Amino acid sequence: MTPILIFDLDGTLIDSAPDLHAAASRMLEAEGEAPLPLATIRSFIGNGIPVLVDRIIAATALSPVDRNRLVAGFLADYQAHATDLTVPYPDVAATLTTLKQAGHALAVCTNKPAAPAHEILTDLGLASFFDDLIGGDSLPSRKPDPEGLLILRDRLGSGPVVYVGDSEVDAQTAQNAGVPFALFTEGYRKSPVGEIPHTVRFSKFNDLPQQVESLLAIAGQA
Ligand SMILES: O=C(O)COP(=O)(O)O
Ligand SMILES: [Mg+2]
Repeated sequence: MTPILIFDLDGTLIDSAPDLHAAASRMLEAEGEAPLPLATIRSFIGNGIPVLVDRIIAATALSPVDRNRLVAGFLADYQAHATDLTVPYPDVAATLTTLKQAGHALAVCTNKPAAPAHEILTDLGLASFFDDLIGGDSLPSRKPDPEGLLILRDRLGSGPVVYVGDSEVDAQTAQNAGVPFALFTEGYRKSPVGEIPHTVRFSKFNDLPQQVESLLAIAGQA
């Protein structure tokens, strides 16, 4: 059976925090609020854009009454500027090429809405590597619910699965799905590496292909 490698998006394949920060700054300026620092916005990423906006509201004088309008406005503005400043992490394309050539199916499971996720992958020249994608608005549930990973496994032939991600949410998702987890240590995690459950970890994408075979052996036994 074809092994299936599923990747998180923000903070794993791409450094999207600068564009999310820029969209947050434009929203705050339009509402008469001061911008929040990049590090603050980065710490708000991982549970989807509606939750990101909720966290911005909680950190400022914005009113929760305006939440739906702010989420809709943020989404529209972000989608129009999603790759102004966003780049893949170093060696992502080369690593995906290696993994694809090894015969693995590749997919994305992100809490970012599917439309901007697709657009970003296309704009950055990464879309053709992936066989499938589930976004934060693709299902009634989102990570850490394991449904996205389990549906991708079913769609891609039920082979052994490895999840690759950067955050506490991703670790929990892998655990909930019962699949091994490769932690990218240079993304948007909030806790020390030792406090995030992982099967292997890596700080450079070049190191991932070597680790994948051992992970797949574990996934095959699960
Ligand atoms: O919070 C988001 O919008 C998406 O984050 P993820 O790609 O790391 O799941
Ligand atoms: Mg992430």
